[in-house]
Amino acid sequence: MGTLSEAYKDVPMRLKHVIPLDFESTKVVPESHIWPETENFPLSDHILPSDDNEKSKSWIPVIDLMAPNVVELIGHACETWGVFQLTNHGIPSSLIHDVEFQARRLFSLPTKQKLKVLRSAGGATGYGAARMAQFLTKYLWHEGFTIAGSPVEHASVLWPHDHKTFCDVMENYQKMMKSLAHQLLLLMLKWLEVSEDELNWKLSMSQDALQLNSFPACPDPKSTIGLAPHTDSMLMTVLHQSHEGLQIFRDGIGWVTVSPIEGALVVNLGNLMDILSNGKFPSIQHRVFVNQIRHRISVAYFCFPPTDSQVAPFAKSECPIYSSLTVKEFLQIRAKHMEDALSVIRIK
Ligand SMILES: C=C1C[C@]23C[C@@]1(O)CC[C@H]2[C@@]12CCC[C@@](C)(C(=O)O1)[C@H]2[C@@H]3C(=O)O
Ligand SMILES: O=C(O)CCC(=O)C(=O)O
Ligand SMILES: [Fe+2]
Repeated sequence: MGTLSEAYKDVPMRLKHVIPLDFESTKVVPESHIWPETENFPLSDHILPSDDNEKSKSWIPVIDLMAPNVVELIGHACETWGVFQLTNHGIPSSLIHDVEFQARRLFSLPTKQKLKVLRSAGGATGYGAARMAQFLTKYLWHEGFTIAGSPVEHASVLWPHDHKTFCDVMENYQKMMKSLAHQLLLLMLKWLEVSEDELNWKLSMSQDALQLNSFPACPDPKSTIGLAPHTDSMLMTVLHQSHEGLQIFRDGIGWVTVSPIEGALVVNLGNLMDILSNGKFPSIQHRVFVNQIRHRISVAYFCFPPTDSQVAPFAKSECPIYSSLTVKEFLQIRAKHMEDALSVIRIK
C-alpha cells in the first residue's frame, strides 16, 4: 500500500518554502509576509460585522450526527455548501482539549527545537510551512506539524524524555477520527446511492494525516493571512478550531466566517470527494485570518483512499467530468498545479 511520503517524494518543495518564519523573535510583520491589496485583501473588509456574524452561524449547516434524517442533512449540506458543523459526533471534549493542549505545547517550543523535526523538501511529515506556500508570492502567518502514521520518531526528538503523552493523545485522536470519518463517508455514500463495494478500495484501508496548525498572535493581522484561499486535496477534512479565523467562500455572498461552536467539529469536502461524486459534492474554498491577541490553533484530520488506488467518478455518473487516476497521480498533479489540479483532470 503506497504512503503519503511516497506520493510526495517525487515532487519536492523548495526548502525555503518549508521553513516558517521565526515567530518567536518577530515583533513586526516583515515585508515578506505583507499581502498586497487585491480583491481578497484587506481581510478585515470581508469579516462580517458582528450582527451578520450571528446570522452566519445559522447559514452554515449545523448537523447532529444522531438526527434521524442525518443522511439527507449531510447529503444536502455537501451538495449546497461543501461544509458543515457537526455536533454529537462522539469525540470526547476532553480528548479534543488534550490534542489542542499538546499542539500548543509543541508550537511553544523554541524555534531551534522545532527545526530539528523540519519536514524534508520531499517529505510528508514533521514541522514546516503549508505545502501551498510554494505557490504564493507572499508568506503565510502559519506554521504546521504533520503526522501521518506514528508520531513517535519526531516526538522523541522534540521531547527526548517525555514524548509518551503527546504520542498517546495524538494516536488516540487519530483512531477516533478514523472511525468518525468512516461513519461520515458511509452517510455520504448512502446519499449518493453508492454502495461501499463500488469503491475501488476498502474503507477499512483508508489512510489519514493529522495536521496541527498554529497561527501565532500577529502584530498587524490586517496586513497578512494565516492560510490563503485554497481547497483541500483529500476526501474530507474534519477540523477543530480553537478560535474564530476560518472563512469559506460562497458564490453570491463572498467570504463567510465559520464561527466556532462549542463542541462542534467542522467538516469540509476536498478534491478527491469532488472527483468521486462527479462534482456533486464540490470541494469548498476556504482561508484563515489571524488576530492580534490570540494564538490560534486548529487540528485538521484528512482522510483519503490508499495512494495506489484508482479514483474516478462513480460508475453511475452518466457523464463523467473527471478522468480516472490514482490518488498518488492526483497528489502529484496537485503538487504541481495546486488549485488548478481539478481543471487539469477535467474532461468536460
Ligand atoms: C494530508 C495533507 C493535506 C495537506 C497536505 C498534507 O500532506 C498535510 C498538510 C495539508 C495542508 C494543510 C494546509 C492547507 C493545505 C492545502 C496545505 O498546503 O497543507 C493542506 C494540504 C491539502 O489539502 O492538500
Ligand atoms: O485553521 C483552519 O481553520 C483551517 C485549516 C485548513 O484549512 C487546513 O488545515 O487545510
Ligand atoms: Fe484547508
